[in-house]
Amino acid sequence: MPGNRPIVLIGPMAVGKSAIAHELAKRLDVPYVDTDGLIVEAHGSIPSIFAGRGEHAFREIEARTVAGAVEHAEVTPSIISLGGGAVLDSGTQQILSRCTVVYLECDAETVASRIARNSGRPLLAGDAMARWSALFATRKPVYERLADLVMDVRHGSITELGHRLELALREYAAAKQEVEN
Ligand SMILES: Nc1ncnc2c1ncn2[C@@H]1O[C@H](COP(=O)(O)OP(=O)(O)O)[C@@H](O)[C@H]1O
Ligand SMILES: O=C(O)C1=C[C@@H](OP(=O)(O)O)[C@@H](O)[C@H](O)C1
Ligand SMILES: [Mg+2]
Repeated sequence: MPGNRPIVLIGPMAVGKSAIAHELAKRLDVPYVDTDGLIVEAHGSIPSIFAGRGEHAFREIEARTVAGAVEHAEVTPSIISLGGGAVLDSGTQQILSRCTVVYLECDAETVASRIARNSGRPLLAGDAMARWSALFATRKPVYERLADLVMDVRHGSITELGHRLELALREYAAAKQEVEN
């Protein structure tokens, strides 16, 4: 693992957090943890949680799940991908200060085809592109504030981006180590 902190990927919906985290974990041969995946395992599908219990209940479950995943990753180094809105919780923001946080930077054009065939993301119901852009506008400053590293994911395959992220994390960890010595 580059560095000694859990590595957490953040960013808006459909930028590739889950896919790139999975690819990076394979490359580093460490466990991959997707907090949405944990939520679905324990509570059922995300649309069913939103429909049955509401977004507020989802956010509470999400905050607890992220806290558990980070605590686990502090013992067993892992790569964690969050859902796009997880960073809005203030407790989660505090927990992320113990992690190496990577913000995957993207634009509406790149995610357009991915969200056009959207299913499973309740917050994109209706005009998915307009919803995505509105959420991104309000969340962008939070992503930027929490990020230790920013990676542009507008170009490249998931494999290429996993490789690029590994190199960026190694460089970041080496620079940090130098400052600490
Ligand atoms: N760089 C990429 N190139 C091609 N497809 C991608 C890329 N990044 C993500 N995808 C695809 O876009 C969809 C959304 O990716 P996902 O990892 O679920 O995003 P997120 O977790 O950020 O919402 C998936 O089908 C994924 O395979
Ligand atoms: O941005 C959001 O508020 C959400 C993002 C989704 O995860 P992805 O970012 O992995 O799509 C999922 O957690 C849920 O639908 C809510
Ligand atoms: Mg995801």
